[in-house]
Amino acid sequence: MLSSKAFADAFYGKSKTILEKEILPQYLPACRWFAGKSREIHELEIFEDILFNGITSVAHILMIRVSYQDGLPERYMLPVSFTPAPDPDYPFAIIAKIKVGGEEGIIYDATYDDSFRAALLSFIISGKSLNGSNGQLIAVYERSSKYNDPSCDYIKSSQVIKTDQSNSSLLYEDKLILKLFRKLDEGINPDIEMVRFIYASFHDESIPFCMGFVEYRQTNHSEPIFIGNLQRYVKNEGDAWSFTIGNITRYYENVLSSESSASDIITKNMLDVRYETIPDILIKLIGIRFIEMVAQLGKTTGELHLTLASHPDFTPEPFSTVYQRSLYQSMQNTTKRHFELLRKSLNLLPDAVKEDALNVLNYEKKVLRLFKSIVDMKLTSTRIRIHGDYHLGQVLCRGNDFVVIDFEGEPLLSLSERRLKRSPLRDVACMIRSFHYASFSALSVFTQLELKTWADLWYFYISGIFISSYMDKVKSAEFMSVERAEIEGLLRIFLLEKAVYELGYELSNRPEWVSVPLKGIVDFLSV
Ligand SMILES: Nc1ncnc2c1ncn2[C@@H]1O[C@H](COP(=O)(O)OP(=O)(O)O)[C@@H](O)[C@H]1O
Ligand SMILES: O=P(O)(O)O[C@H]1O[C@H](CO)[C@@H](O[C@H]2O[C@H](CO)[C@@H](O)[C@H](O)[C@H]2O)[C@H](O)[C@H]1O
Repeated sequence: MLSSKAFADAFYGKSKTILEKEILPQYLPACRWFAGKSREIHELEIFEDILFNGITSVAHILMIRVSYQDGLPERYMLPVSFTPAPDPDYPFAIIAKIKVGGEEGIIYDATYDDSFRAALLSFIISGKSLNGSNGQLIAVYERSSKYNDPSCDYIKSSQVIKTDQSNSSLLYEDKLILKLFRKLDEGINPDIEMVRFIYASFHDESIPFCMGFVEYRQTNHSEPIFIGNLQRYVKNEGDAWSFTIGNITRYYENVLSSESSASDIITKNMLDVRYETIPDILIKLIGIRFIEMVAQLGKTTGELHLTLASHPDFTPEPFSTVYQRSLYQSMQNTTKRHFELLRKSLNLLPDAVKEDALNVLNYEKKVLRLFKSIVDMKLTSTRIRIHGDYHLGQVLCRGNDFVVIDFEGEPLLSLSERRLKRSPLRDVACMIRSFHYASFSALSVFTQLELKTWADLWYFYISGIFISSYMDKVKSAEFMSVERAEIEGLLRIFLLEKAVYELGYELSNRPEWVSVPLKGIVDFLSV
């Protein structure tokens, strides 16, 4: 095993400068969790380096400040380990070849190091702290937990969850899950705050209970930076995204083999959809079980909002002219930023996407006009704490019901923005956007053009069932308006707001997905 002293040399002096100037500026933009992909890096600095002794290896938890040509800097966490021979299964984890203490090998992302993962969990369970050069890493652990033994076998048996995500999640058998936050921000992380609160209210063993967390306290800074969230693992049958993609793929196949005609099927207003109004042919093609599950998801969402609105710490607040103005201001800023990003990325987009991109750019004024309408709306509903980044990937299926996870909020927003109270209809709109994503994503493997009409029908009726079941649950809640015009108006604004958010998110993180929000904006504004 490489000595700690030898490995530590890699983060000092000339080697540190090479990491900062040459290696990390190339490595970070290739990571799924790095949010600054579409920005030009100006400077990169390792501002913290915490030595972390594993059982069979030595790791360093690096904290990195990235400054860009424009805009505010960001901070990231990158734990790193050394190995003489890289694991061929994780080529993306390799950061650089190095020679330290006379030994040749590679530095790699330590989340792929079994020994680091085990040491990290033991550290949390121990509730100890570790000193770095500019601060302290502190572990906080739920003492009453039954997983108190740092020598338990499950600690040694862990893996990195393979999902397309903004953070890194480490799974310890099917008992515990540790989410490591990559992008760092000072202040309370809503993922920890909300999950602790929901568990405390529900007392439901199956809710993702927060068992501990790791925070970093910088010397002379009052606010902590949350690094990791340890939760109890919820046994599940996969997320609602995979479940939905499976359903809609079968639906498209059923459509093609049934030779049904879509021309007689009318769609008017999503808010009027009820089970009885879904045409028989669609019930047959979609399947009753899926429709029932979507209704269950609407109910679960309503229950979540009722819980969040009921806690004294999360007291609902009325809308006000000042808040409505600030909402418009922030939607206007996001629109300008994301449309500018689209303009800059135009030449890099494939031809098939360019037409929608140009259409969207032409709609900028229309988008801003719709957002501006929030300023003068007379709103009778209230604002509550919401999930904030609600989509099908944030819901785990458990047989006949669902568990909601990942209360972290939208990764493009600051932590304080994510903790603001908002209209619960924003979560509803985000889930509807997710149904739109699913209908498009599943369509991409088919070549038959007639399926587009069927995709729209699926999206319309499934979203309608979700809304009606949600409304049934919350209709008498104080936070929900009884005015249909208000519900409709807010939903329209939030649907467009989420699509504009997605435009920026996809251009910065997954450019190959940008066609979906572009199509969403075009379809939404062209009617
Ligand atoms: N409490 C939990 N129980 C079971 N699986 C979980 C739990 N929390 C997260 N997961 C799994 O980890 C994945 C990523 O978690 P998530 O919190 O959504 O991370 P991210 O913020 O990076 O998207 C989820 O899609 C799910 O498969
Ligand atoms: O990583 P998070 O889950 O916190 O959320 C971010 O990434 C999501 C994608 O992984 C992104 O969601 C968008 O794509 C989904 C399909 O992959 C789709 O279901 C969502 O409706 C769509 O918004 C999410 O917006 C982003 O914050």
